[in-house]
Formats: sequence, structure tokens, C-alpha cells
Amino acid sequence: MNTAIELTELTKTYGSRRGLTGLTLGVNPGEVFGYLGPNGAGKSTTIRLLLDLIRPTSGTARVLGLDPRTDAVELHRRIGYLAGDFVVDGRQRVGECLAFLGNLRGGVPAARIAELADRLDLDLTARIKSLSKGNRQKVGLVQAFMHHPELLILDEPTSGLDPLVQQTFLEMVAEARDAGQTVFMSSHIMSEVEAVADRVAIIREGRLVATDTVAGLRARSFLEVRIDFAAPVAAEEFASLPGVTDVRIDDATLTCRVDGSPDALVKAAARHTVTALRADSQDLEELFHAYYTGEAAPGPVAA
Ligand SMILES: Nc1ncnc2c1ncn2[C@@H]1O[C@H](COP(=O)(O)OP(=O)(O)OP(=O)(O)O)[C@@H](O)[C@H]1O
Repeated sequence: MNTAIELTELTKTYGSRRGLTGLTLGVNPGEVFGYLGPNGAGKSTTIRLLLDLIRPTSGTARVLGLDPRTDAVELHRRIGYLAGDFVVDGRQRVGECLAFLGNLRGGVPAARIAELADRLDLDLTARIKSLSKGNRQKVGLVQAFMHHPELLILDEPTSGLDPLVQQTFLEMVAEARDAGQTVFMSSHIMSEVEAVADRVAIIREGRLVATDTVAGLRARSFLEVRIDFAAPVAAEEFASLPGVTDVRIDDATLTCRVDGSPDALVKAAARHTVTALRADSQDLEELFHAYYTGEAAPGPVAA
């Protein structure tokens, strides 16, 4: 098996509505893959297709080398899945519910369930219906992780969790990766996946707009530069430099935007006496916002 998840030209239409259009994507075994996009982008549609909860209009999906449409039973055993709308029988107690789900997966030791519940500060004796949204989400996390699945597919896993529990969740993801498990998790917030994802994909309106490592995405973000000179400078000297745009001169102060290497700008500035220099890199969240709104051009889709 070369890829944990392999999607080829996957398309799903809901009547006249497009859920997903021509999605081609590969997730490597053992990596944590962040799947990002705004509300309605098609994240849950993709995840439901992976689990054969819905069927594609065209295109193919391979999961752990298998076809979700014909091998769903085996896949469900090897996958830990947290649905975006995770629901279980509210009359059960948390411990009973998790033991039941554990038995469905071939048996999970009670000590394993207790250990995860303890880490997430989840009361196993509480009735499900009495739980807050965040505590219900913890039940969903325990049942996804408890049988050490090869592949974890988590739809908005941090939804409703407080920051402390979010941190614990991120540690659990990192440990899963260290144990060789693959994690595919969706989110609409970059900062959530930034710390833990090896690679991320961004989708918007059902289409892939970028796939890259977090470091690679950072490299795509631009610099806002401000240089103070000892004497006034001319805008023309800087405006045509490679990667330099939005040049503004206010007396002896130059401000501009730099995409890529700032080398040409630094060399041009060095012809004058520089009294101060400041370069702020665009926040990753801002870059994501640009992708979300379509302001950023779709970047090269890196492997
Ligand atoms: N059962 C359905 N019937 C009709 N349209 C649907 C259905 N499910 C999803 N869609 C549409 O498909 C598109 C993608 O929805 P999807 O739920 O996959 O997005 P999402 O990225 O998971 O969003 P969110 O972050 O809000 O959960 C949306 O335009 C949505 O309205």
C-alpha cells in the first residue's frame, strides 16, 4: 500500500448542487493530514465518501488500498471515525456506550477506555443525554481512538472542546502518528491543525485550491516591509524589482510587499543609508483567509 487515502477525480453532486468537483488527493501512510476549508466547502462530503456513507457521482476513492464501496466492512474495522455530527443513544451511560462500541470492534480492554476517558476528563458513569456538547465530543474521540486503528478519520474533531482538552487531543494525534497511524482530520481553523499536521489541503467550493506542508504554505506567504532611509528615495528604483509590489514612498520611508526572496530589495536598499528596517511575515491565518475568499490564486499543488 503506497497511500493511505487515494482520491482520483472524485466528484459528488447533490441534485443540481455540487458537493465536490474533481478532487484528486493522496494521503501517505503515517502522516497527519489537515483538511481545511470554510463551511460548506465539501469536507464532510469527502469524509462520507471515504466511509461509503454516500457514493460518488464519478471518480474513485481508495482507502488503505481498498475500495470503500466493496470493502466497507473491513474498512470500518480498520478505521477510527469521528463524524461531524456524532450521535449515540442518550439513555446509555458513557462507559456502557464505549464498551458496546468497543465490542463491535472486536473488543477493547476496559483499561484502554478508562485511560482515554481519564486523559480527556470524561466521566464514564454519566448518562450521555446529560453531557454538554464538548463532553459528547470527548465520547466521540474515545471511540475513534480506542482500538488503535490504522487510519483515523476525524471530522471537525475539536468542535466544542475547551483549549485544555484541545491540547490533549493534539497530543493524542501526535502519539498516534508516532505509533505509525495515519490521521486525516478536517477543520475550518488553520491554527488547530498547524501544530500537528505534516501536510494540509485547502478546499473551497468543492475544489482543491492548495496542498502543501505547513512550512511550504508559510513560504508562500508574503512579507510586509518598511525601510527608513537617511534621505528621500525614488519609488521607481524599487517598483520593478522582482517580487516587490505595492511600493509606497513617504519622504524617506519605503513600504512595500515582497513575495518570495527579499534579496533584490535588500541589495537595492543597500545602495542608500538605511536607518531602520522592519519585515512582518503575513500571518498563516491571513493566508488561509485569502484562500478561503478566493483572493489568493490557487497555488501549485505540491505532492
Ligand atoms: N445531503 C445533501 N443534500 C444537498 N446538498 C448537500 C448535502 N450535503 C452537503 N450538501 C452541500 O454540499 C456542499 C458541501 O457540504 P459539506 O457538508 O461537505 O461541507 P463542509 O466543508 O463539511 O462544511 P461544514 O464546515 O459547514 O461542515 C454544501 O454546499 C452543502 O450544502
